[in-house]
Amino acid sequence: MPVPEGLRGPDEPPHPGLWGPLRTPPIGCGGLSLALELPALVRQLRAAWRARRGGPRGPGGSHTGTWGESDKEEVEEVRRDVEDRIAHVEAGGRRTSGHADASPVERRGSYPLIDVRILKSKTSGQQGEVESGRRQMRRQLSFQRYCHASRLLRGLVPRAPPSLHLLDDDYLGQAAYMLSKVDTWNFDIFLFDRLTNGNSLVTLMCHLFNVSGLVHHFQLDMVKLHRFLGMVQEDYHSQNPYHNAVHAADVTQAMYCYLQEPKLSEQLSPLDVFLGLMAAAAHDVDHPGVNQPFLIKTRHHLASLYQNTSVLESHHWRSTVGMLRESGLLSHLPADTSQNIEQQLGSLILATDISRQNEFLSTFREHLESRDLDLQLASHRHFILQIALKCADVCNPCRFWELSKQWSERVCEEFYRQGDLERKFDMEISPLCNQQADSVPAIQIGFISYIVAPLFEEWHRFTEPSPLSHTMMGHLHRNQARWSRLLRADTQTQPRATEPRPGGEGEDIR
Ligand SMILES: Nc1ncnc2c1ncn2[C@@H]1O[C@@H]2COP(=O)(O)O[C@H]2[C@H]1O
Ligand SMILES: [Zn+2]
Repeated sequence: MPVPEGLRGPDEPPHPGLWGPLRTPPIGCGGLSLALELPALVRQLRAAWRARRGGPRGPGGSHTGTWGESDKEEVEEVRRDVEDRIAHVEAGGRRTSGHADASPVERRGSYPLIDVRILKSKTSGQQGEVESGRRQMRRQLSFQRYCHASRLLRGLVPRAPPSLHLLDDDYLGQAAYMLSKVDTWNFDIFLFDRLTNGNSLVTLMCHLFNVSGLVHHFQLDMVKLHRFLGMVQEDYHSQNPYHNAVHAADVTQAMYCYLQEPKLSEQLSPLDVFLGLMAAAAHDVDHPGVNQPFLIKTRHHLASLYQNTSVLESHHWRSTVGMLRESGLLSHLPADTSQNIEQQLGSLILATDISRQNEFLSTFREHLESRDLDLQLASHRHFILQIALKCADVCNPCRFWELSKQWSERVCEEFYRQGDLERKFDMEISPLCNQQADSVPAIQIGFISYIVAPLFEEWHRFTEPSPLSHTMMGHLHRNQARWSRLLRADTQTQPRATEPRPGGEGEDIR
């Protein structure tokens, strides 16, 4: 394969070749009907896996479902790997990355679960963290899971339960149909997640990487890509009501829509598309379901690791880098190229820190007012990717009411859970986290007015004339009006803790 010479300087225009315009995807996704495309993807994964193992095994290349010598060897290999990883965690160390940069490369799923036993006992500190890390590592890298993953990729899917398939056959057609409309704004990610048996992020990303020609363009190994995406998806916490893999898939789908904006799509290089989708998919990975102030006040070690600044975003980024290196997805690229990709991913993910909203918004406004954005410049395209990712991250109030309302309820539920934890441990309850004082409609109106509307007004100005932006602004205003009506109804019928209530002060109204 052609080896890239490294990334262009920030201001060089895109040129053909590895970083040049996208070429037609090799497996002909565009030509195949989408109903055929997903099975093709699975076949592609299996073929890639077999090729790596030296061609098909068994008579006629078909798998018999029984375990041969090479299966045993592989299991032994996996067992050694798992033992090695557990021993490493038990030694309290981290794997050396082999890379020269000084930033920490975080192990997967190693820290952020908030272990209430650590909060309870001030003395348990270090030991508690090592214990919790060890437990999680055992869970995440369990022998069984690795065996299953490797069998699944080779097509040796256990007979029962059949639902372990990446895509259950019954739902394949419906999921494929949905993917044929992946660039439309009314894409229902909750439905897609159900149809894909909880694999929305992996399925969506594999599809987008194929249809965007990225697999071909960057000569990506499908097995490694699938392994990387599987790690990312799994490291989102499914128990979080909001910050889970479905939110990541939702942001990725929105990002894909923004990358299709006529103003952008013709200017973007394959690398831009790669970075935009990757950053969207991984931007909240391993989110603990509590915010940065909570991590700081509970003296979580991530807060000290990142010096109380963009703590979560830094963790999402460094975890992503860890998974990229562990999967070897970019290992065929020259070191300076993969390092550049890692850095750019960092710059995109760190831009999602909501406390930096005004900084980005005023720069965006200045550019729009002086009309000096030149998308031939890589640095300007990067800035627009940052803005697009920020928009995708907070776009839920711009979705149809039925989808938008679900996100609103989920994010508030996550806030309230943090508030409950704070109340339980006699900490001050964080803003927006007190279910007794902060209603869902009130939180939504504040969020829309101060964060979402100002950002999307500028995005609308930038993308104009854009039917998508027009649609999004319509939903945003209608949803805002609907929350206002609900707030009025709410305050008339349900007095909250901040208001004097009949029956005395400080009463729990839940
Ligand atoms: N509908 C919403 N209501 C209130 N806050 C939100 C909503 N959607 C997103 N957010 C917040 O905006 C933040 C954007 O970055 P995160 O996804 O890390 O976390 C998100 C939430 O804290
Ligand atoms: Zn997010």
